[in-house]
Amino acid sequence: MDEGTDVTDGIRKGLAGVVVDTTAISRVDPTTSSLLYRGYPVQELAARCSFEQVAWLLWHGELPTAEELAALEARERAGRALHPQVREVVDRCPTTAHPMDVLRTAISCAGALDPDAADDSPRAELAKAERLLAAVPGMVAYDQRRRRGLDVVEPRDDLDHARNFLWTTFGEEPTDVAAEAFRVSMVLYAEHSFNASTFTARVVTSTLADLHSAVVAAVGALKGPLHGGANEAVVRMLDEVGTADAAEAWLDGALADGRKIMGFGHRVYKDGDSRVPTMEASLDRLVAEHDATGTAELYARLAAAMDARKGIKPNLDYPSGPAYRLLGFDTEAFTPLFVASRVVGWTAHVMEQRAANSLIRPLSAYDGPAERHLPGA
Ligand SMILES: CC(=O)SCCNC(=O)CCNC(=O)[C@H](O)C(C)(C)COP(=O)(O)OP(=O)(O)OC[C@H]1O[C@@H](n2cnc3c(N)ncnc32)[C@H](O)[C@@H]1OP(=O)(O)O
Ligand SMILES: O=C([O-])CC(=O)C(=O)O
Repeated sequence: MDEGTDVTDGIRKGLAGVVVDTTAISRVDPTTSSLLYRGYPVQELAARCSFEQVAWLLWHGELPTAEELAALEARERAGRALHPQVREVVDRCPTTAHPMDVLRTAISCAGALDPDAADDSPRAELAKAERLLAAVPGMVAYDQRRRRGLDVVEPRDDLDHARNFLWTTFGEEPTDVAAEAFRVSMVLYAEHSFNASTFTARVVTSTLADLHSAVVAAVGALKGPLHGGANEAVVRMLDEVGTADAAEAWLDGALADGRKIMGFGHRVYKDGDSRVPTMEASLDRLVAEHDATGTAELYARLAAAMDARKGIKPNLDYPSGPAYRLLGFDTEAFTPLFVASRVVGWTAHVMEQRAANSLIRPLSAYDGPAERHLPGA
């Protein structure tokens, strides 16, 4: 199809069903509702691996050796402290700004300060990715604490990525149930092939722009409620529904109004998201620890009603939203948690794209006014 013609045959709105490139990073298989990271089922990784191990796997293609893991952990722990200039930039953002806007700004600032900012060699790209793995939790935790009027909590070298994230957010050691649920969510959110934010990162990289530009753009794409913003929207929706007994009537009204039900449906999975059962198991343990049976009943009733009425299943944002609330995060901080995880997948894709690059520039079929001219031209 030539751009500038009015040929519309073959347009795939939203690129639905279009295969745009190969990837060796993850496989999303809707026929089996399964997800592999570099060949490993995500459920196995969630059960047995730290987030740091998964990050290495996604970046390098293999799990780290003990020495490689120890070295990555040391670098991650050394890179956690919030850079004073990033902190200043966060402080200058009003607390009325959405935390995703603040995080997008903080990551952009970190990119400008990065010692390898002008270097896009494979070594430098990996170093930048590792620095983001280490730094993003501190940005998220700091912003949430300042919104609560609380002082910064310094990171702890004796805690892994997930536990330290909770420590710097809440200033207290998480329970094992909380730390496990959070680690599992981080592993499940880390990567999902050519979703909208990852594709955004690849488009930006395809122009040979730098890694931080790609990540900042990806944060913007993730913010929307049809993508990562759904985890925040899910708990707002559950609050609106109120109680389990109200679920069916609320759903009927929402569907009649043509509303999208947050946390349900998926562009690729049509028979359930492979990650949901694993996250639901963690949510169940949090519910038990917090004696939050009302949450569990509402969660189950709404999912059953949605299945009965539309046959549409939950996606990962449905269980992760209530899990993040039980962990104690502010609702509007949920999507930044997704960023802290997905930054690993985005940067793996940035490196894969750059290694075999082709400018991403599709065509469009013009359907605006025919050629016309200014008076007297
Ligand atoms: C981690 C993630 O990013 S997962 C996605 C998180 N996003 C959400 O949870 C937001 C709610 N879900 C949605 O909006 C959609 O399911 C999406 C955007 C995720 C996928 O959308 P698409 O693949 O474009 O599917 P599409 O929107 O065409 O839906 C197909 C049909 O199912 C319906 N449908 C899909 N999801 C929903 C939903 N959540 N609520 C109500 N109806 C839905 C659509 O209305 C449409 O019905 P129709 O054929 O009668 O018009
Ligand atoms: O794959 C998608 O379109 C959205 C998604 O589930 C993710 O990014 O985790």
